[in-house]
Amino acid sequence: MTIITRVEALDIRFPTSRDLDGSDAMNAAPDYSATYVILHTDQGEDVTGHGLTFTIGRGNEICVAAVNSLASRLTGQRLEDITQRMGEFWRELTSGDSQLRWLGPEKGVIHLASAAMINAIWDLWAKRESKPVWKLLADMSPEQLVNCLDFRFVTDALTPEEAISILKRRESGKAEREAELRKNGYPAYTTSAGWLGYSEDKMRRLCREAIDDGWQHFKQKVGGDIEEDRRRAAILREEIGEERTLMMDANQMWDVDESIVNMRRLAEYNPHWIEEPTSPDDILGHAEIRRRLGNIGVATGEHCHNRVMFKQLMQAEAIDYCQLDAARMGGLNEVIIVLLLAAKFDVPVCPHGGGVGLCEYTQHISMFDYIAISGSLDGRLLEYVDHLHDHFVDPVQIRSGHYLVPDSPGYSITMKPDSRINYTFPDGQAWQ
Ligand SMILES: C[C@H](O)[C@@H](O)[C@@H](O)[C@H](O)C(=O)O
Ligand SMILES: [Mg+2]
Repeated sequence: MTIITRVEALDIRFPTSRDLDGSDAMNAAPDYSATYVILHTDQGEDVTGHGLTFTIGRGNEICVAAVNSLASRLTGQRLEDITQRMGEFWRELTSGDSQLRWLGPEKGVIHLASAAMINAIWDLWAKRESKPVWKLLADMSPEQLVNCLDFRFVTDALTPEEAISILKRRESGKAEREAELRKNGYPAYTTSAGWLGYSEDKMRRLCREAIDDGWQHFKQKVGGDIEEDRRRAAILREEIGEERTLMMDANQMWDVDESIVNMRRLAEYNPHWIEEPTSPDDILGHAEIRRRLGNIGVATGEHCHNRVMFKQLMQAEAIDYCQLDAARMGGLNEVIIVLLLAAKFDVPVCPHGGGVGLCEYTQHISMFDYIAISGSLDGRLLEYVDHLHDHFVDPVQIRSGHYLVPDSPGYSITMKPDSRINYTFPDGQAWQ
């Protein structure tokens, strides 16, 4: 038995804006930050659950406050009571207090806060079972998994029964797929060379280093001045050649018509997809862009706030790639629903990585997806960004552009105690 005795929320920020790491056309100078949750238990400091949600600096304190407002819903609960009825628990945390739900519902700061807390529960559960999260999930029966999910608002597209049959379909071959991942890793792309604030020299150097390390797929930021976007695309193409993949990410800068005009001008650089061309809420706009762009893929999801939005994006045939975010959706439970929806609508999931700890999370999601849900690597690429991994106890391991299978128990999101102290805002050493 494990009782959650206290929910601690930390405001952790990294001054990434100093070097313009993570910069894009919408977010010129982000400070990668985490609202970091620790679930303390009656089993002492060796048994704690960790989770975080990602923000880009100012306002992280609002997310911390939201965690504190929700904390009483976890304090005093037995882990086993939660995990036995995980789907119901999820609904209670996200909707059980209607005064707090009013702040969303299931979106914005309150949902980000729920995500950090729910992911911390999964981390604690997996640690108690001595398994990495992907394995905890992959070992569950279809019925156990479906019991973890809340299908409210999606049953017109996916019922629990359908979810069970999707999972049953993949029961055979799980061990082979796990063995394959252990041998080859999970394929990935890198965003690290293409940040908007990087100079031409820095982009070229980072491309060359990445190619030496075996990377085949690269992402570029666009959405600034279109001539400048073209110039940078030409530089990247020159460095990576025609045979490697180039994705483009506009971070919501354009209107619908503008997206089409601009992408036609960038088409000569053969982009694999255009990510977040326009507002993340514009489902029909994405569908229109996709229809008119033809052979350039449309990707979105890092700002898609819940399963209902993804359901509609898929129903409207608005996206070619689903870029769900592990810390923006209401934690792993909601992520799994989206994986199932994506399997049903045959949309490859390429999760949003980077930030603080997002790569650590998403490796579990994509590996579980491959083993137990989609059974396919076609069109799937995990995002990789090479910042801040050294702050984690169990950081991602990359080999030749592939994620290696994580084996430590939990969700790989536990941050080193020194990092937590030094980067706490505003008192940590990093902020003095
Ligand atoms: C502000 C952030 O770095 C974003 O630019 C980043 O998440 C980006 O959209 C990505 O796809 O990695
Ligand atoms: Mg993006």
